[in-house]
Amino acid sequence: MTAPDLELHGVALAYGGQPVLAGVNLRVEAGQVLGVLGRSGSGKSTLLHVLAGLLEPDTGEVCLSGRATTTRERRGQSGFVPQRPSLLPWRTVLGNLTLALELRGERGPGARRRALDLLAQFNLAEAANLWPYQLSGGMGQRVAVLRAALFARDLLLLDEPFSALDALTRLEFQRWLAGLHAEWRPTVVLVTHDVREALALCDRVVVLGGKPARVVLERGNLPTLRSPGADPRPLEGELLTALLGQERP
Ligand SMILES: Nc1ncnc2c1ncn2[C@@H]1O[C@H](COP(=O)(O)OP(=O)(O)OP(=O)(O)O)[C@@H](O)[C@H]1O
Repeated sequence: MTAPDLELHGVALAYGGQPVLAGVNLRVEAGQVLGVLGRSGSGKSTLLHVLAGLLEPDTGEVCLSGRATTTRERRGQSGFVPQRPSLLPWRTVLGNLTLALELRGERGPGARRRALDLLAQFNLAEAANLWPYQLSGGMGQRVAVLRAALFARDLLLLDEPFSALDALTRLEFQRWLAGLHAEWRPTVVLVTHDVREALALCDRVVVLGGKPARVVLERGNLPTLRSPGADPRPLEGELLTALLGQERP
């Protein structure tokens, strides 16, 4: 598979009769990074679970490269990093990476080689034989992203990957992620509640708002870490206003 473009049409979902998503429409082009912003509890993780094929929407369509997909199909088509990524504590970093390949039916020296090459490519070669408890927060996140990418690297779904990191580690991890994106050009959906983080990494941003949530603001062609230039401050203000649900003066 190559990086797909992604479109959602009228995706709605309720938990036990309680509507959370109300007709969400959005799109992201192949190889671009979409930021999904929203306040806590607005339904960002729910939306990502729908994209990952872990939750079945009540109505609506999720299209990959122009084709409507079933929830089951989507399960194998994305690398998903949940909010609290759980590296298996009884496997080393290398073992955690090869797990993603085992799920794809790849085992043995070939799989091991691929995982080791990936670690080397993204500056984690020295971590191969460490146990998860020996990793810093930033390293753990990198390994979790690489594991997801080994499973399906053309569509990455990242749920608040920076939330547990301190400011400096966050910045390093952002740069690392931008480097990974420049290398493969996957389509990425990045959930965050941090406007600056979204502006640093995303080509396009949507803000979820309302109860149940829908897209209340959408902005494309953003200046990112990869294409610096324009002053992001006016946009930052606009996104914050949408997030807070206030009228613009
Ligand atoms: N499995 C579930 N059963 C019932 N309600 C749920 C379930 N998961 C989430 N919710 C509710 O759905 C709403 C949206 O939750 P969700 O986790 O998608 O929001 P979020 O925007 O990702 O929040 P946060 O930024 O705090 O992670 C919340 O009100 C939450 O309590």
